[in-house]
Amino acid sequence: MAREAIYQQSDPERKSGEQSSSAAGADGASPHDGADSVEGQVPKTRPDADGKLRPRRMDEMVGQRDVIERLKIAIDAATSRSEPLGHILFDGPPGLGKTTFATVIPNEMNTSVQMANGAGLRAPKDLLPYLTNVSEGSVLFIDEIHRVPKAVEEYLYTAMEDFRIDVVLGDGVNARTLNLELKPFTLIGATTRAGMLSAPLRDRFQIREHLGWYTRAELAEIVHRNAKKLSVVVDDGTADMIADRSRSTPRLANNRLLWVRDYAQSKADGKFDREITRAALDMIGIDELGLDKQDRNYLDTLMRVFLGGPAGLDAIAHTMNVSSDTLEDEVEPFLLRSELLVRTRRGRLATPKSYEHMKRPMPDI
Ligand SMILES: Nc1ncnc2c1ncn2[C@@H]1O[C@H](COP(=O)(O)OP(=O)(O)OP(=O)(O)O)[C@@H](O)[C@H]1O
Ligand SMILES: [Mg+2]
Repeated sequence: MAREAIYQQSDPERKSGEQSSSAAGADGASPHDGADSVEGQVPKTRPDADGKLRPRRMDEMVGQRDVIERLKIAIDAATSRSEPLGHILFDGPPGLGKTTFATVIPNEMNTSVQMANGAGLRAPKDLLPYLTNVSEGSVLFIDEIHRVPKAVEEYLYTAMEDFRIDVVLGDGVNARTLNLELKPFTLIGATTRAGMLSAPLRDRFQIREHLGWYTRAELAEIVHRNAKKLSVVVDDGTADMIADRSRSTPRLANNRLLWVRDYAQSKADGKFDREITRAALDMIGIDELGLDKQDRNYLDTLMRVFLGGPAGLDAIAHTMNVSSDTLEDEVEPFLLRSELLVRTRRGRLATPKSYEHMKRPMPDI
């Protein structure tokens, strides 16, 4: 298949769906970690607080022990051979640490990182500034790598495998191809949808790691560590309560902690215990299983409009006026894991447990 050329002229129209970040030790917040979250979704941690709470070294990270152990071995081996680390792909649901790993690894290797977003790399030329900027052993992080279009992806193949790209200079009869050598670098890709990655791209990552949900104890530890960073005192019971209501997700634990801190500051001189925490989380609609308004809205729609199902994802999404991607990525994984929902071939089905949780009678069938 003929490849589209990368043209060398710069494009002043280049949109900034991506972001270049400077050397190790930079804040490391991903470009989409700010306020622009999907409609109806719990907002990602505020960028200022996010920078403060995000671990900077592997040892500050909680959980994911197996992943950390394997990465440490790979980093040790690459460092002792003075070679760049092999390309790494992280996949897993949002808020579990993909971007955190991508910022911690360059810190561990004492190298710099550039941050791009797959959605921002719309044409091969969008890759060029990143690839020509890589220094020996540095990291290029492409978040949401499943959104990289095919034409751009094909340039990544030679860049990843042979550390070179072919640049076309000029056009028409004057066009000539320049074979550009790149410094050996490490590509770190992150995706919430590994299944959408093509096999050739997936296979070019030497290391592939799936990030799984966090336990209650791990989340409680994250709450304790971050409370310290925020200079607030949190007792064990309170940390457990925040952990229980955080859907096994560090980002949500951080969001909950930040909200409870704000609430306590305004209502209780900054001090908080289980009672204050419960009141603060009730106020934003987070219940004792950690479900938020959107989760309950999903279950309510499924029970009220579709009589508990089976109902198709698109039909539920249309009724709720939310994209089906959002439901599939942000809402369903935790409902499925919590046994509040099952996916059958005929559609989504509410479980007896979810009727009990929503305090609704099971329909007679
Ligand atoms: N293992 C961990 N230990 C401590 N804190 C963590 C860990 N993983 C994630 N966090 C916290 O959770 C926040 C969200 O994590 P991160 O941004 O890395 O998620 P992500 O997987 O990149 O999500 P998305 O798919 O939405 O981009 C981080 O800012 C960090 O504070
Ligand atoms: Mg991320």
